[in-house]
Amino acid sequence: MATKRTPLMAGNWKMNLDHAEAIAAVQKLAWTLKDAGHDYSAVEVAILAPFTDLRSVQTLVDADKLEVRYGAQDVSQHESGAYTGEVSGAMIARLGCSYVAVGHSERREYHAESDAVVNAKVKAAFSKDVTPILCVGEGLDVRKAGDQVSYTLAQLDGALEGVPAEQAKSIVVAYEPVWAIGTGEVATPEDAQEVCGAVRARLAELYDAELAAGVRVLYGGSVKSGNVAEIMAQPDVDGALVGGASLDPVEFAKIVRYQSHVA
Ligand SMILES: O=C[C@H](O)COP(=O)(O)O
Repeated sequence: MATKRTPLMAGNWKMNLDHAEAIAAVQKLAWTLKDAGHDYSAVEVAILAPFTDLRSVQTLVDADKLEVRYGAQDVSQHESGAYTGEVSGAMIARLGCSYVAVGHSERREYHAESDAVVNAKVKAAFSKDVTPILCVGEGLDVRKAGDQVSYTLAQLDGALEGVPAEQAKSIVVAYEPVWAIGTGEVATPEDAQEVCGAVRARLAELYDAELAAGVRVLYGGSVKSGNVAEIMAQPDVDGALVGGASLDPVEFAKIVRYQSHVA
């Protein structure tokens, strides 16, 4: 199906860069991309920053009319109330967040987030018109057993339970094999394609082929400027969720500019 999907390069800063460092990093990223003549309509750019950075990033992006988008790394499944330490969908929407990562493997592992919690967070984001970047992917044991597709699709099914097509059509799915995150162990382009293609096929089963053809499926796990182009050459990979390499704005700009390698 000839649906055009605009690639998305999203930098997940994780627990790095305070609000002052965030301002410098976003400025440097925007200037580097401007100098390279980057066309944001050809490749969309977003950063996912710590909660404490978001107001500063919003102010900068608004004041300088930057085309860089931004988002949060997590959202509460609850609307509001007595949930100490949580941040609601309404709060991040008010800060102009376009995106929020949901179900990142580090949240699933260190905060015991189940598929049911991830599902509630997907719904919480959509209810405030913030686009979830739904993270799925298998650990090393599952990969060694050859069960990566069924494992990842079960996470996808759980996350989308009860999510209507009019919302699901704008979700972003990030396939991140846990064994490739922060390890330097990048999946081969064929590994990425196998699961990203299976994710799209499942979306067609859960909804329909047109919806599946329009959803962006990203790959994440040790993406760098030196390996991004071959991953992006895969038919079902529509971008990358970049961790460590997104902390360096010049390197991240090179990843964004994977088609030219001139950043
Ligand atoms: O969200 C990003 C992923 O966890 C990838 O992180 P990484 O690029 O440092 O391997």
